[in-house]
Amino acid sequence: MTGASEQAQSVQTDDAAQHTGGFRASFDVTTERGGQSYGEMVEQVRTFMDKVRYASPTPDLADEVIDDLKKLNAKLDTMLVDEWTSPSGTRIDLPSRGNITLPPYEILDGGPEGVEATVTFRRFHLGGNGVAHGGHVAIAFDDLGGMAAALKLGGVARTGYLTVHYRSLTPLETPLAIRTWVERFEGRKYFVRGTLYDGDRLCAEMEALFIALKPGQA
Ligand SMILES: CCCCC/C=C\C/C=C\C/C=C\C/C=C\CCCC(=O)SCCNC(=O)CCNC(=O)[C@H](O)C(C)(C)COP(=O)(O)OP(=O)(O)OC[C@H]1O[C@@H](n2cnc3c(N)ncnc32)[C@H](O)[C@@H]1OP(=O)(O)O
Repeated sequence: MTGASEQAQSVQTDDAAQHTGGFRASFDVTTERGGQSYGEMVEQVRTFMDKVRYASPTPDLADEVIDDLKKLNAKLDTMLVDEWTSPSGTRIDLPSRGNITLPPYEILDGGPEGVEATVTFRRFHLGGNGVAHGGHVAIAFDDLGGMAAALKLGGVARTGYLTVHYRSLTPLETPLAIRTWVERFEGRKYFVRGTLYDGDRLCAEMEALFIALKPGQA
């Protein structure tokens, strides 16, 4: 494992281009950043969050966990890099490109015709009564809808609006089929649709507007 400064140096960046055109002027795809254990580190944190969601610790155990977490936070404090050079969101070899804030999905196919993926909502994505929180469903649609728009336009887009129609309950810990595609576009406006299925059962549908950013636009 290399230190933060070595890692930052190993990533090719262009300061002039980095901050033009929204999230990133050119979307970085990497498989190296953060090293070979980065995905497993993220997965362990997800597992921890699953357990936190359902744990009812004694005060003593909570204090013990707090101490352990403080140590872990201090470790990561020695390795912080900026948004543009962190592995999160760029690691195309990992679920959700290594972005821990997203429900973990795996891309099966992606291109101008759309994106097909498998998403698995975790125990910590619980809304109530054992099924997923609707907001987490919307996050999955937002990211994969944004990806469909990006792959169609060959650039970066921001969400103008996003509507989710919740058709039936969305289970946790079950690989679900999620699909997003650009239905039509008018100038910078990309109208994106999406579906989420548990087997043959439709859980949710999405309709969204993604707006292509102009050069230099944040
Ligand atoms: C297969 C392996 C693939 C590997 C990976 C490879 C590539 C991946 C590439 C990409 C990355 C992947 C995933 C994507 C990641 C993330 C997606 C999430 C995106 C977000 O989560 S992003 C956060 C939420 N988002 C905002 O934070 C937006 C706040 N907002 C603004 O920043 C401005 O609002 C802006 C810039 C959007 C527009 O501003 P502006 O000034 O440039 O343009 P303007 O206002 O003129 O709008 C132009 C035309 O859109 C119409 N319009 C605008 N808004 C509308 C609305 N709400 N409803 C209906 N129409 C609307 C106007 O009416 C006009 O229409 P017309 O031209 O017809 O008059």
